Amino acid sequence: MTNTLLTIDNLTVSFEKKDEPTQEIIHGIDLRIPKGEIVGIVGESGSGKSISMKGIMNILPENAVLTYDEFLFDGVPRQVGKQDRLPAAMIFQDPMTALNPLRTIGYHLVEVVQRQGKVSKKVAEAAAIAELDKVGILLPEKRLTQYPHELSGGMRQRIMIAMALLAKPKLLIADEPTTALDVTIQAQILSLIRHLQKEEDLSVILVTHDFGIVAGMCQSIKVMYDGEIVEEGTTDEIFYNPQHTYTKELLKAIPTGDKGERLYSLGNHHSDQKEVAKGQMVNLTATHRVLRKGATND
Ligand SMILES: Nc1ncnc2c1ncn2[C@@H]1O[C@H](COP(=O)(O)OP(=O)(O)OP(=O)(O)O)[C@@H](O)[C@H]1O
Repeated sequence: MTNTLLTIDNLTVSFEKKDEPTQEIIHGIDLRIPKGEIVGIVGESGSGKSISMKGIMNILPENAVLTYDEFLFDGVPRQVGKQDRLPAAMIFQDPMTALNPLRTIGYHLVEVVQRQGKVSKKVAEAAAIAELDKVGILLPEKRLTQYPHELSGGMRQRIMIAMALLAKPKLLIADEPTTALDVTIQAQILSLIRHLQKEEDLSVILVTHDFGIVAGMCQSIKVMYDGEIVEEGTTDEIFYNPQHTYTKELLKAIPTGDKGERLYSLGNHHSDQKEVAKGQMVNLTATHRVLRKGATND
């Protein structure tokens, strides 16, 4: 039995634009996500973290074109464009975008349960209440009757996590799940994700621009830059022995204040660095890989 939940080779995403040449955004990334681990994906805004995750989930915008050579989920191959749902769920920075403001919390949760199989509304509500309890929502019965705007940002994110888990995923993709929250609530949500990952033996991909968060949460890290993975390794390898220039720059840019300020942008040098970014991943250890050009030991 393999220890890898998700294997993707050479994933690309391009956008077709009216009257403009097609633009490739993700330039052929390879991903291995182990079972039962939290993997961090870091990179500055615009590096392609969200788009590659949406590619995995098959929820890209209509003008996007997704390709890959191989896509194996828990040993099962998947063809490009296949519509059936993966046992995977994604949560986003802003839960409001995923919640219908005109529908109650109960409506959202019951819908997810009933998508899994034919059950009565009563049974689905009981499952929803149990899940809300699991994610630390007090008075779950009352919450079912409330609307998204009646809850705080932290509560809404807990609701999103409950919705995600009701879909019985093996993989949870959390895309900047705490960026919009204040620091105390941020810590609570991260601790909840860590707890649930262990409890449910999930694989988690945690997408963030914040190296501080990955340090405390993740066993391994992938660094994205301009649509490519430029370095990957265990958290220790990336923190204590970074090899790619970009990883080093990101580490230098870790904010020192305790308020989760954003990493500063590394400037608009994407096109100058295109040459740097082209290259081959080389193995430094069994777990540490770096894109050859741009590595300081070249
Ligand atoms: N619908 C779209 N059409 C065309 N280009 C897009 C579209 N959506 C995203 N892009 C482009 O894809 C690139 C990667 O975006 P993506 O959202 O994946 O970045 P990110 O690393 O997740 O950053 P952020 O942290 O800001 O979300 C960006 O340059 C963006 O302009």
